[in-house]
Amino acid sequence: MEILRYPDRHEWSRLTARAMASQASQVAATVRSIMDDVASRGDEALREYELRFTGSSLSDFAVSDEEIERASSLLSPALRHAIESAAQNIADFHRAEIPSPVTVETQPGVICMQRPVAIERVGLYIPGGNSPLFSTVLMLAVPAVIAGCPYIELCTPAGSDGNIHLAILYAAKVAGVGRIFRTGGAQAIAAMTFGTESIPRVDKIFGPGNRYVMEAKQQATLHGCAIDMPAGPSEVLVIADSNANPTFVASDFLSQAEHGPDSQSILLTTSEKLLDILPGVIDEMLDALPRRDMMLHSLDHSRLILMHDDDEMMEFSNQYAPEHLILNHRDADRLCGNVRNAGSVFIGPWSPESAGDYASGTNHTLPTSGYARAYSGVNIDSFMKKITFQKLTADGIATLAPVVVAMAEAESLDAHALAAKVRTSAGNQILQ
Ligand SMILES: NC(=O)c1ccc[n+]([C@@H]2O[C@H](COP(=O)([O-])OP(=O)(O)OC[C@H]3O[C@@H](n4cnc5c(N)ncnc54)[C@H](O)[C@@H]3O)[C@@H](O)[C@H]2O)c1
Ligand SMILES: N[C@H](CO)Cc1c[nH]c[nH+]1
Ligand SMILES: [Zn+2]
Repeated sequence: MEILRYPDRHEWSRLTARAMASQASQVAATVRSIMDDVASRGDEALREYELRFTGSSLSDFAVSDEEIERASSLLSPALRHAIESAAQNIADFHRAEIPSPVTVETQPGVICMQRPVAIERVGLYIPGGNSPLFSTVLMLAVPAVIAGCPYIELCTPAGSDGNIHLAILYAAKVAGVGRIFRTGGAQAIAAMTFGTESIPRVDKIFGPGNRYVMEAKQQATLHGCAIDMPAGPSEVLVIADSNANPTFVASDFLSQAEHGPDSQSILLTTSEKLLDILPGVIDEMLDALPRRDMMLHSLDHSRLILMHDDDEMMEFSNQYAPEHLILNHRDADRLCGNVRNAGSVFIGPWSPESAGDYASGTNHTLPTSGYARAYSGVNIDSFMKKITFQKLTADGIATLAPVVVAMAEAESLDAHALAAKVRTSAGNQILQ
């Protein structure tokens, strides 16, 4: 963990860079060869990659209805209840996001409309390398169902025994996923992009994953498949003042470090005292956590930084564009007004990021690696297209035609002009 005091601004570009950037071209090459292989050899290639990466020998990729039913009966009532309550909050929040149709008569007789229409075939990726993220099933499938997507498939890596975690299957059942396939990593993204004998191709792929999954999704876009956004290794930036409870801050800092070795946590504070105390609190907590060894990797590229004032902390945070921003600060509500780049923001001492990761209702599939500068996290809109419609009356085109004709002729597009002219009485006369 790097500890810095008042770093100079010219250091900020290094401090806001992500750890994985250095291996990007090697990851891209590995993923390209997996994508090509799955495109040409389909299921056979998938089987080989699953054996290599998860140790599972798969005969059938599709999960049967019986397996899903069995999962429901084997899962503890307490976990079933937790999944159902989280699903309820996620559904409530995402239902409120449903966009309304738009109709505007921009001038008499010219009626323009916009209608949200669900994407027909969506593919959900559920990470399963370091932990089976069944919470992600809810984050993707609940809004997909609310948006009205008619076909929803899900891919996730199986364990070495070929089984998918019971809670993933149960969450998929609660949310209403249509089909579930056992395959993960870049090969799963390739399968959903190109289609294989067992796994149908989709129009858009959703979901987070490690660097291979994130890269594969970006390559999928070169083959005509849309994606939600680049959502890679988790990251958090905590802004804390002298008021902040060091135990709260340390636990938030560590909660993202445990996602995987590429995760990154950053603390910004104006409090020397907090900066001095925190390493000890983090170490003590770390020693009690089962994922300590993996967390040490993410802490290797994590940072505690002392800054001059609130404005400087907000500026740094906006430059970093964190996936998650926690404002553990006495003026958290005021600082919120200055957030320009972040995936999701947690306001005040009582809003741990884990609340949003699981159950408060907001979506946890969020842009990482600085993409929060331009992308939103998954939301209802992600599962919809907005199609525009228009209907002009004879009077409407008559009054709009001069504008269309002037512009079309100035672009030297005379056929465009003609299509407007022939619909006006003057144009009709010209033709006769
Ligand atoms: N941004 C978000 O919204 C968000 C949400 C949840 C999780 N996450 C992130 O998702 C990630 C999950 O990663 P994970 O690894 O646990 O699961 P994963 O399912 O994303 O990846 C596991 C798969 O990666 C492939 N793989 C592993 N090593 C490989 C290699 N050397 N070459 C090619 N392929 C390889 C294998 O197929 C393996 O089954 C974490 O980084 C976590 O932080 C992000
Ligand atoms: N923090 C992750 C998003 O980066 C989501 C998650 C799932 N389970 C726990 N956390
Ligand atoms: Zn998390």
